[in-house]
Amino acid sequence: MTSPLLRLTGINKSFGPIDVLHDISLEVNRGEVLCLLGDNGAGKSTLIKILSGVHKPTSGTMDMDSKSVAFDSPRDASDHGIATVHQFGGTFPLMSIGRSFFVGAEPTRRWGPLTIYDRKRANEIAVTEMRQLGITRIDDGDRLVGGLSGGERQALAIARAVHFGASVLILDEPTAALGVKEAAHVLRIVLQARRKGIAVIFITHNVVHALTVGDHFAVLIRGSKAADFRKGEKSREAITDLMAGGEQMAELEAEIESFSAADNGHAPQGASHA
Ligand SMILES: Nc1ncnc2c1ncn2[C@@H]1O[C@H](COP(=O)(O)OP(=O)(O)OP(=O)(O)O)[C@@H](O)[C@H]1O
Repeated sequence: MTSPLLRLTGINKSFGPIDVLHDISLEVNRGEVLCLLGDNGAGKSTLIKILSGVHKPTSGTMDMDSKSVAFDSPRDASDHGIATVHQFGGTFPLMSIGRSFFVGAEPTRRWGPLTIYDRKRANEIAVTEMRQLGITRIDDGDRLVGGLSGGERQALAIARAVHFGASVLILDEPTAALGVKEAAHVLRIVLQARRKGIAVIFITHNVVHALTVGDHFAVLIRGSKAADFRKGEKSREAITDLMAGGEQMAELEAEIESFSAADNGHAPQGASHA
């Protein structure tokens, strides 16, 4: 059995007196999607900030390919092949697709004595990489990122990470702001990244989206890992309950129903529903 690409062991994180993460151990494998689930405030963002070099853990270790790593900065994590894509793609609305794809690493060409940005090449590569992820509607790399749909922006950011050789792709709520069709498209792109052998860490509140693409699931509750299981080992209902912090969804639903019933009982007499 091959060793995991990324392994976290006993990660703790405190901000001054506030303990946010407690003893988190996780393994992330190549060509797999690990879904990181948890309610608001569970510690998901803190954990991905540790993985992406924004925060240092207070204690615990990380290794990649069985070699110990410690990231001093996001740049350092990125140099180790860890790419993070945020909810809105993290791209620049007023930049062209080609520019945004290469920002900081633009291809150049000679023009007389000068070295200038090679716009044509940047556009071609960006459009081709997006096409490889199934975005076929975009054929003009000069288009502004601001004119792309939410799903297309995610695709652009993921295509960029793939192009620059990410081995771990962290997607922070990539489908949260999208409609059903666009979310489906982004989920397909996640599966394509997985097929390329990339280890994907998919952060979401949406159990259906997680179950659609996940191979492996970890649930955080109040900073601790409450569950760690593989596809098929738990039902959707059990996962939803876990994500609600262990509270039974049925209990919550019953509470909401009785609240609505009480509310209806107070509806004004003779109110018309025409
Ligand atoms: N810099 C910080 N200083 C103090 N507390 C922090 C800091 N960053 C996060 N926290 C606390 O850590 C806890 C976990 O926050 P985090 O943002 O990681 O949760 P999350 O699971 O990503 O939530 P959400 O889904 O709402 O984004 C919260 O109680 C938050 O207030």
